[in-house]
Amino acid sequence: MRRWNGWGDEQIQLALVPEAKQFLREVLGEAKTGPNADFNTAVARLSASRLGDTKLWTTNPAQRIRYSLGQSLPDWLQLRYGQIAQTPDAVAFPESREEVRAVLQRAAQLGCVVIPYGGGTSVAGHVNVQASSRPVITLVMQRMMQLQSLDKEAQLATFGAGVLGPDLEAQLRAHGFMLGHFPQSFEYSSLGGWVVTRSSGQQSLGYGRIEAMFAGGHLETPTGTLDIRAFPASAAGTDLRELVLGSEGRIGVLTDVTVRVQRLPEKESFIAVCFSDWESGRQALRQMAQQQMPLSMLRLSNATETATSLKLAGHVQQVAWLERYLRWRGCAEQKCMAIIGASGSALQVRQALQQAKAVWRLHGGVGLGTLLGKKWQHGRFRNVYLRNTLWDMGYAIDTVETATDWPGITPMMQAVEQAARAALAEDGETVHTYTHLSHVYTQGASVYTTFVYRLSGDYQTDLRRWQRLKRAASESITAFGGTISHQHGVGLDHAPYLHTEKGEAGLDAIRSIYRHFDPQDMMNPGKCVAGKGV
Ligand SMILES: Cc1cc2nc3c(=O)[nH]c(=O)nc-3n(C[C@H](O)[C@H](O)[C@H](O)COP(=O)(O)OP(=O)(O)OC[C@H]3O[C@@H](n4cnc5c(N)ncnc54)[C@H](O)[C@@H]3O)c2cc1C
Repeated sequence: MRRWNGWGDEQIQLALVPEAKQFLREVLGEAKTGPNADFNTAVARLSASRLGDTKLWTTNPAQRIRYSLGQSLPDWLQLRYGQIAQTPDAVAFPESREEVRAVLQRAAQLGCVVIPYGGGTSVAGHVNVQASSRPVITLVMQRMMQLQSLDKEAQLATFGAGVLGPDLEAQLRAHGFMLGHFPQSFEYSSLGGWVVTRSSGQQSLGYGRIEAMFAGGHLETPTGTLDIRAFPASAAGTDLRELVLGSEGRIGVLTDVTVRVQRLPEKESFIAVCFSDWESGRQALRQMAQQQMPLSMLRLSNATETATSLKLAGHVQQVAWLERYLRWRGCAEQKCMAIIGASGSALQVRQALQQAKAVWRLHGGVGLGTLLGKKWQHGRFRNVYLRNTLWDMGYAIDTVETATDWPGITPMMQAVEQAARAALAEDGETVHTYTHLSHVYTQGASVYTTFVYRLSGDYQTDLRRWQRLKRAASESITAFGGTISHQHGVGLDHAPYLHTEKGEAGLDAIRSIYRHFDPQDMMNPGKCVAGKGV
């Protein structure tokens, strides 16, 4: 069963070894156990729905709570403190395009707001209900998850947009195919959610971002249906896929998605490489990206992230041995770990890794083989459960992410980390910050920074602290010329910063697209572009 106020399956617990707990205490100070509100109490406190039950939706209080929020830190604060500000009045679980259309039509007649909901893994407030005089219906896509067609020759697959990552890959694997989109939220995020938030998977270097995979689809909008046909390429005017990518539920409901799929690779390999410092690692990754090596992934942790990961990994003896070995090879306190992935035939993988090796050696990298790479692969979706473990220990964890050009990466990283630390300094609280590059391009890379800090035990204090920290980090991102989001999208939390990259004319153009499809401003209002579509 999915946990109602945290990450993932209730049965999965990620325990930390005593040495890891001690490390956190030393860095952040002793903390009190984080609050953990009771589900039944939250249900009992729920105010009455403004809608009645119909065959299109339910007003069941438990469902209204379960589908009220996403996974951002302020969402967690609401859920864990039991301070849920707003819930939908009703939740719909359509099973077909026709049912989606029926919900939209009835919602329009009743003057309701509709919030499409994929997997609810948004970390930017995309699915949150805002106070409104209009009743709110959350439309959950998870029953629309079938593989509808697979053209093996054209390598195109069409799915119900609500399919979640593991189910999507399992349905393709049964036919010898894969998509290759692996965001860290893979277990619970949906295909439709990936498309409309412009998501990026961990192996985007090899398989592409979701933009490259999204070939076409079917959208139900308040003003009618929009079918986007899949072509290998087209010069026929404006590409309608661009209206859907990043639309964040504002123009309608994506019901079916056609994606470009791949044959399952013969081999998939991940290896770890250690650099003596950040600059050597950054230059090596830049060179590999700019030489367009056939790799599936390049990821580089800074020195603090490397040290933190080794401390939290457990396996104290093996890590001590590894650190002695790395010190002997010239990688000491400032060492930075990279993970390099390659997929394809055994020959392609060998050749790609050989090309990468020539570059990492040039920058003094120490190859550590596949063992650590396999550990990373094994833990790539399980590490998210650390959020639950840290919360229980009394620590909050949050992230921001951006992308910028190669020369701007290091100043950006330093500015964001420094801004976050300074944001809570006035409260005398330490923010443990660390960063990695996870998606690399010819021009630049994504910069992904994590913050860990103590919870206060008081909802309002924690909310204010998060607001201060988020604002400081976001302002640093925009001041240093980064995009406000490389992969998490805009939602509510990033909307105030969007004008810095789109400009007023750009925002007006986006609003007019919303207005075209949604003249009553009923689709997820307030998200992505602040201000009314109408
Ligand atoms: C622990 C964690 C790790 C993450 N890692 C990554 C990562 O590696 N890469 C990455 O890109 N993101 C990541 N994310 C963010 C999140 O998973 C992505 O934004 C994801 O694409 C959201 O998909 P979802 O199905 O959960 O969408 P939801 O959260 O349900 O919705 C997001 C937005 O999409 C809209 N929407 C959803 N489905 C539809 C539909 N069918 N039609 C119209 N609108 C729809 C919603 O209205 C909302 O505006 C992570 C999140 C968490 C919590």
